[in-house]
Amino acid sequence: MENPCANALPLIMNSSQKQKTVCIFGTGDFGRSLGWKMLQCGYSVVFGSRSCQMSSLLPSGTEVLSYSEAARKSDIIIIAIHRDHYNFFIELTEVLNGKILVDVSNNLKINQYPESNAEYLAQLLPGAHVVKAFNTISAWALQSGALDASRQVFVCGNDTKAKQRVMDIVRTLGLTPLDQGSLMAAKEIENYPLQLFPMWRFPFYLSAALCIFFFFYSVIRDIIYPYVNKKEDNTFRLAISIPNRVFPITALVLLALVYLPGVIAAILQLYRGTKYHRFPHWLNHWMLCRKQLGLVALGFAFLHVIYTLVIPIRYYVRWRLRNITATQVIDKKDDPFITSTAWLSDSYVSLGILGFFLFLLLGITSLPSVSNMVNWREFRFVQSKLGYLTLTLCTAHTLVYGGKRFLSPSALRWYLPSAYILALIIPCAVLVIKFILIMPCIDNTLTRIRQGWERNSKCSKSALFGKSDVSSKAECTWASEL
Ligand SMILES: Cc1cc2nc3c(=O)[nH]c(=O)nc-3n(C[C@H](O)[C@H](O)[C@H](O)COP(=O)(O)OP(=O)(O)OC[C@H]3O[C@@H](n4cnc5c(N)ncnc54)[C@H](O)[C@@H]3O)c2cc1C
Ligand SMILES: NC(=O)C1=CN([C@@H]2O[C@H](COP(=O)(O)OP(=O)(O)OC[C@H]3O[C@@H](n4cnc5c(N)ncnc54)[C@H](OP(=O)(O)O)[C@@H]3O)[C@@H](O)[C@H]2O)C=CC1
Ligand code: HEM
Ligand SMILES: [Fe+3]
Repeated sequence: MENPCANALPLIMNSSQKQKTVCIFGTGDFGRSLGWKMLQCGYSVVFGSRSCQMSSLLPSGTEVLSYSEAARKSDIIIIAIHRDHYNFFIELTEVLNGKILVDVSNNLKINQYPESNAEYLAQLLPGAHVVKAFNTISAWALQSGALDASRQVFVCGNDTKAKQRVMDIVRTLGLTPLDQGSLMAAKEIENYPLQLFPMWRFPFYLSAALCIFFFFYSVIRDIIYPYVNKKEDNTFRLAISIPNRVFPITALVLLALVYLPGVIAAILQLYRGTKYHRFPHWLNHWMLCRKQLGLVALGFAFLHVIYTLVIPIRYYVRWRLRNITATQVIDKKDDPFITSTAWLSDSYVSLGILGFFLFLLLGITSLPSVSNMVNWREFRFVQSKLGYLTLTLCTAHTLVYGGKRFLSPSALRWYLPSAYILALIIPCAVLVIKFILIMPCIDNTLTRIRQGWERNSKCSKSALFGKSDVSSKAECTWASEL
């Protein structure tokens, strides 16, 4: 629900309306913005500053006092000061004892200090209750009223009451507090604003690498080869033909790479005979960014569909059709209708359309508003089962597109096969391995492993002891490793 304080209340309120006094240390950008927002939402604000002069930049209706005087006015103090300057708090130990200190600070680099800023503050002032909050909200977003970025405020702290009080303030400001637990979570919260799309980096680099590879591959086959052999200038293909080769191929390979880590994980689990061994880091990371890989793949598939829609209006296509027709008229020879070709042509387009439809469905179910409406089983059904169906349809679309010229030696140019044949390697491999994995004998073993059964484990003894819970099995696995 929108907070009623949002944006348009007068800055000066009559004293009966005023909520509690909040003290803000530091009259810098963040301190001022937060002070302005708090004043708007009915709080009385006192600034603690090195110089007690009221500046025109500060919101009217606030007070500026020395740090120690300001601290005496409120039991909640927001520390809007950079960590490097925290050491002067030692002089204020007495006055800050028992107060709730809200650390809003961020660093310049991930893991810049061994401990989080909030933990450092708590070490400096063991008598205070330190709560981490607000660091993911920017001064600009607070000032701009309607927030541009996230409204979520991550809050953590060791003292539950102190944390609750800070969360109440967050709510009053029209923001959403998210309790992240104890102060141990502060390090992670401080790293959030320093991250730039961490889960998108791998999909981004991978798709860029695939695009570059298939672009040059297609340039060699479709532009350089005809030029060298027949002196044909095919450079116009750079505009539509080559993108409409590179984009669908990238989409197909990326889609297969969404499902490849799942089969690798299954093979590893079968090989190890247990699920209680960690997957290697690279596999874990890969599994975690499958959603982003899938969405990038969907983006490329979208481009392919749009490029395909314009094929009939292309000059080159219209010219070729006219020419073929004219040649047939001159030669007085018509082209026989080949039913099998019609079948192949219609089938590959139809498979593409169905594949694209399911691809879109996967994309829609990944929207938080939709995924929140389905339960875990329904979500996995769509993502896993329909996901494999999407991969099968898109692979079949490409295989049937190859049709009769698939693997024909005449398609080779400088011994290089068509790009779509290379693109089919990973999808076909994933589908074949998946097909093997769902064979009943293998699937049963895999299902048992996922339910906690272990091959070659002393844990079978656990049955003798009546211990069948997961933790006892996990302990056994670790024990057998020692
Ligand atoms: C457009 C698009 C959008 C997508 N959006 C999302 C999204 O929003 N969220 C998302 O997560 N993915 C998303 N994906 C990625 C993908 O669809 C899912 O990750 C999908 O669940 C993968 O299915 P899977 O069968 O390969 O893997 P999973 O069903 O995750 O299984 C993979 C492996 O995990 C292990 N495993 C599974 N279950 C268990 C168990 N009970 N115990 C132990 N190990 C187990 C096994 O080793 C298994 O082989 C999206 C993909 C696309 C194309
Ligand atoms: N700006 C933003 O968008 C965001 C900032 N933050 C965090 O808020 C804190 C403040 O940031 P911001 O307001 O941008 O920084 P500024 O540099 O604008 O302000 C810092 C303030 O700290 C006070 N201060 C106290 N001691 C010293 C000292 N020795 N030297 C210099 N200044 C001192 C000063 O206030 P005075 O002169 O009154 O004493 C100064 O104005 C930081 O920890 C930052 O990481 C968090 C989220 C977003
Ligand atoms: C509405 C849906 C779709 C339609 C109408 C469609 C149509 C087409 C057409 C007409 C071609 C031939 C292009 C040409 O001759 O240059 C083609 C090729 C191809 N399509 Fe699709 N397609 C669709 C969806 C998809 C999807 C979802 C994928 C995979 C993710 C895909 C992958 C491919 C691939 C890999 C090729 C071969 C590219 C090449 O080497 O030239 N298509 N598609
Ligand atoms: Fe990593």
